Amino acid sequence: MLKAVHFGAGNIGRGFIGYLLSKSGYEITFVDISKELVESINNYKRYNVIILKDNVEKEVVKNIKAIHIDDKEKLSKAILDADIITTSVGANNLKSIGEKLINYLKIRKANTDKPLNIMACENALFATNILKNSILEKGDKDFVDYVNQKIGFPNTAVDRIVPNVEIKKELPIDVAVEDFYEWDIEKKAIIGDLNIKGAELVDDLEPYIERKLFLLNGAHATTAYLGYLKGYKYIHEAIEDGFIRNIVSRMQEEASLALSRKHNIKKDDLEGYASKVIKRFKNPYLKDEVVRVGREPTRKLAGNDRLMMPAKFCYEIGVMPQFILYGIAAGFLFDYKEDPKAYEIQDGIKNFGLEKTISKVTGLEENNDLLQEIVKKYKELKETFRKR
Ligand SMILES: NC(=O)C1=CN([C@@H]2O[C@H](COP(=O)(O)OP(=O)(O)OC[C@H]3O[C@@H](n4cnc5c(N)ncnc54)[C@H](O)[C@@H]3O)[C@@H](O)[C@H]2O)C=CC1
Ligand SMILES: O=P(O)(O)OC[C@H]1O[C@](O)(CO)[C@@H](O)[C@@H]1O
Repeated sequence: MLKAVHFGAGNIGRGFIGYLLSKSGYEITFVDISKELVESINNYKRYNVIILKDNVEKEVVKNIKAIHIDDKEKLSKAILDADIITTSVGANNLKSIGEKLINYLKIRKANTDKPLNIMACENALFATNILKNSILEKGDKDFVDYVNQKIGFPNTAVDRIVPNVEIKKELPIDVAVEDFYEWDIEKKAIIGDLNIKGAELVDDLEPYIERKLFLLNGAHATTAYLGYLKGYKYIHEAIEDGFIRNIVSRMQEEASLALSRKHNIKKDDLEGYASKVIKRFKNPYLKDEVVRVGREPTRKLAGNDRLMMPAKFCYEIGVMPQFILYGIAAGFLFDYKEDPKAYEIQDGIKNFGLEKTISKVTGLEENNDLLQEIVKKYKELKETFRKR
């Protein structure tokens, strides 16, 4: 049986990566920092994936176990035996995972020359490269040669909405997901075969990952930030609001223009993709909270992420991306107190001023046209919706 080690047994780890690997015949060992989650997985040895739609479906994921990240002995054995290693721990945690992997890969080097593929399944551009670089950074020449020859590092784009919806569950580790999924994997970087049924191997990942990050995640963040501002709890409610819906659709049009110019993708294809995304946001069964989708705004509003990247591409081709900038401006008004990164932004605005904070988070110079436009829109949104 093929063996997978997956770091991060959370929503997407169980609801998508574990789900598809299990369907492809893999035995999965989850690795997590949560002792409770690890105990639960080892206790039940299976979980249900509940597919949220009109006629709810349930699929069982079996042949699973879990290891705590600090259990060196078990982790070493699991990594020695693995055919594939995947992660969904949050892009900010990849560097530390990479550093941890070094010693385990050295043990593997000494014991087997079986090929291995390692893939980071996070919402970030070329996340696997981050992981790969943190593994290679501290290695000597011998280790670097081994990694380059025996380990594949395909980048990926993973798309399935796995919310924190509260539904009736048979097991506490059951996970609820939308019906749709797409997993695009960089073909040229694979060593040997991946054997993942349902994943798509693509020659050039960049158009896929940018399409997903801008048209889905960017639109999602825009819906979340404007939804929060207007007092909605869920994404499916916010997207039905005419004002929000208009901004989201038009930001998708702006991002599509940039994508079609950059990658030569047909406008019709992008329009089809964008409208399917809106339909997915409308799924009332997901009960996806705006505060989950908007989480960690410092990451989402950064220069290399879902909103700033398409905004900069538009600007470079001579288009002022008015609607993408509304989403970004709304992000700076996201003052959800339970999100430390939202708090960090609000604290920055209070202590250093709006311009300086936008500049710090987005990487734009204070006199940049885009930054000035974000400031205008921030004030306009604040004046309109924070008067109450
Ligand atoms: N939920 C979703 O629909 C999707 C999420 N993603 C991406 O997947 C990643 C995870 O997201 P979710 O599953 O929603 O979050 P989550 O919070 O449900 O799961 C993350 C899991 O990783 C574990 N973790 C954190 N740091 C770790 C470490 N250093 N070592 C081992 N385990 C660690 C946490 O304990 C948790 O169980 C993020 O990068 C997200 O952007 C991508 C596509 C869809
Ligand atoms: O997982 P992140 O990057 O915090 O952002 C939430 C986003 O990820 C997803 O959970 C899945 O792509 C989307 O629902 C949402 O756009």
